[in-house]
Amino acid sequence: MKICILPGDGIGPEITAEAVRVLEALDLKFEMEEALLGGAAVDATADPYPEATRKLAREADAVLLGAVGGPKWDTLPREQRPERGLLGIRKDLGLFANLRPAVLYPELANASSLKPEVVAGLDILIVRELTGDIYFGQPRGIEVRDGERFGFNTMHYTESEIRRIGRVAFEAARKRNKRLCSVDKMNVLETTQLWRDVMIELAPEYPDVELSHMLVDNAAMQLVRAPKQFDVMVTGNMFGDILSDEASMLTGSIGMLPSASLDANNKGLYEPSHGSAPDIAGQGIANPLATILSVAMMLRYTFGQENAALRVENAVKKVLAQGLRTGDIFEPGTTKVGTKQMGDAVLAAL
Ligand SMILES: NC(=O)C1=CN([C@@H]2O[C@H](COP(=O)(O)OP(=O)(O)OC[C@H]3O[C@@H](n4cnc5c(N)ncnc54)[C@H](O)[C@@H]3O)[C@@H](O)[C@H]2O)C=CC1
Ligand SMILES: CC(C)CC(=O)C(=O)O
Ligand SMILES: [Mg+2]
Repeated sequence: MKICILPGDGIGPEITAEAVRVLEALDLKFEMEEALLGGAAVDATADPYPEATRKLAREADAVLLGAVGGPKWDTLPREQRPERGLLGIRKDLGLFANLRPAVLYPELANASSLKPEVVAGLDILIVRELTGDIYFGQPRGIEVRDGERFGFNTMHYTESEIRRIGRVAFEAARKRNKRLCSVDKMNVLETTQLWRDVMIELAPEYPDVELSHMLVDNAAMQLVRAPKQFDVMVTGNMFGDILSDEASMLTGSIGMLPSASLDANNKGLYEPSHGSAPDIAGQGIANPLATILSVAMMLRYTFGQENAALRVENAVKKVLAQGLRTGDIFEPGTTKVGTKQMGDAVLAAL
């Protein structure tokens, strides 16, 4: 069982170190090997997804990623930016299904951006398509046209891309509360008219799942009005990126939201849903729990180790019940800890 570790940039190395300690403590005989992705890779090789990383990531059963990016690289030509490395590895490994569970731990009810009574018991799964949409569409660029700069991107989906992510979402809903909300912008965008049409065509294969549709602007509003109406949400790459950051705050912090990015065979890349948080990097204060909870998803989805996954999730519950909080989820009456202390506490709870 081989895991490729990609610490990345900013807080990436700090949070990944704690997640690796958790993996080691499980005593499951994982073979782990580290490689470069993102800005760290650009600095060393001028390539955000170097060949050595590609080789290791392809060989491994799973990949654990911290985060990539930061202001240091924002002025580089686009092909050399850290984010291209992330998009590159997702596409290269065929990781089209991004699962982002937004679960409120009861201890964090007061840390949520919403009133405790609105979020109590919240458990939503956002299924985001990850290798298509406007993030990958060609043509793209900034050119001078008619004497002024012209920026353009292309949004597109094939019906097979929509069908395969739709199936992942229907299957997930089937294992949960059997409600699936497909989020699109079919009133304006043809790409998402096709998205809606394909979801409707799939529905008869899943008669036990109740399918509904919502326009993305309304979905953004409903998530903060009455989030518990949702069970599983399925949407495209860009809408899912935005809605999952929004949903994270219902759980108290983006530092709590893990993710799994899976191919058709459950090979996966596991990473927190947040970015490299340059504003707090190097201070030892980032919340490592989203990354540690991503390890639990790795154990569950790629390695089929349900008991180990539950052990990790229960350890996280235990440290929250002990009142330990990094700054992003801190509230009066709890104990503020740093990244490493939080990792220590999870290890002790394991
Ligand atoms: N998967 C990835 O590698 C992603 C990379 N990025 C990149 O990260 C860089 C920064 O992006 P931002 O827009 O600032 O988003 P961000 O998610 O890195 O940070 C947004 C805010 O959340 C806070 N935050 C994030 N993670 C946290 C954690 N674990 N503990 C405590 N606080 C946390 C940050 O301090 C910041 O105030 C950019 O270069 C962006 O492209 C952004 C999102 C995902
Ligand atoms: C480079 C971005 C697409 C990363 C991001 O924001 C995400 O995957 O959530
Ligand atoms: Mg994002």
